[in-house]
Amino acid sequence: MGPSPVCPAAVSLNQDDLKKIAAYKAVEHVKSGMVLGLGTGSTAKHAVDRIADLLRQGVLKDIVGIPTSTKTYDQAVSLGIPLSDLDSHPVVDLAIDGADEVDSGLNLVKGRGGSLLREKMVESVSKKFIVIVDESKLVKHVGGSGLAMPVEVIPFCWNHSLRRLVGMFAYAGCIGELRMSVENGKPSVTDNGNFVIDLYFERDIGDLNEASDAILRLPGIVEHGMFIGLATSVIVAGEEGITVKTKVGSEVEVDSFSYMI
Ligand SMILES: O=C(CO)[C@H](O)[C@H](O)COP(=O)(O)O
Repeated sequence: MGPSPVCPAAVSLNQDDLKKIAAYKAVEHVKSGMVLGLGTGSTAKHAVDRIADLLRQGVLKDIVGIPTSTKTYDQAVSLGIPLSDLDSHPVVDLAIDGADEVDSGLNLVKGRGGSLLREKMVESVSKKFIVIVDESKLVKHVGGSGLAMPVEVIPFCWNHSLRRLVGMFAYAGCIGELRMSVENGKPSVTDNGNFVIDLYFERDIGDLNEASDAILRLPGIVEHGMFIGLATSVIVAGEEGITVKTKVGSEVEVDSFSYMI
């Protein structure tokens, strides 16, 4: 496939450079003929651009993309990437997407871009799911960045859902707020016509599967942004080099590569 066009040695890298490095590294795993889950966000956007470049160059052929948001759909259409959906392609060979948080067990928080439901639908049926992040996304435990853990809720009585969520996680010092659109000051609406409640935790929420089950049992909740056990590997781009974390059974293997000219 040839060398990655990003050659960062001896230059100072900003966060977007790191996102691009992780994205390009992940795209090295794309093979002709694959059904690909196309993620959403500023990191995943680089992967989609790179896939389109390789299709244009004839390096990749017969790719079918399954976009995880209308934004990614629009990007992929504008770049000429052939697209389909889970109705026609229920099994995805490889999904590549960013994340907001990654813990040491490769559990994630996703959805600060609001696309968590479609992302989870696509990534949960992917044989391989490669997560691409810069090193700022690494956390000790899910919810540990102090930033939002999004929950998609139906608009009906969203305030009631918010109170139930916050009450459920009172032990973790949880506060919650309805996500508002910066464009119009109204509640932010997902691609699925729902609202997003952002939860913030002061303390560790404990067992993730228990927390997940409890959230999903609440009527009015559509999905949450914890992606537990879905990532098969995570590519982390840092100032010094790339770290690839791969699930092998219940263990995580770590390989590090420094940038070289
Ligand atoms: O989950 C997501 C969107 O719903 C994104 O993957 C996540 O927010 C990371 O975004 P970025 O790559 O822009 O940092």
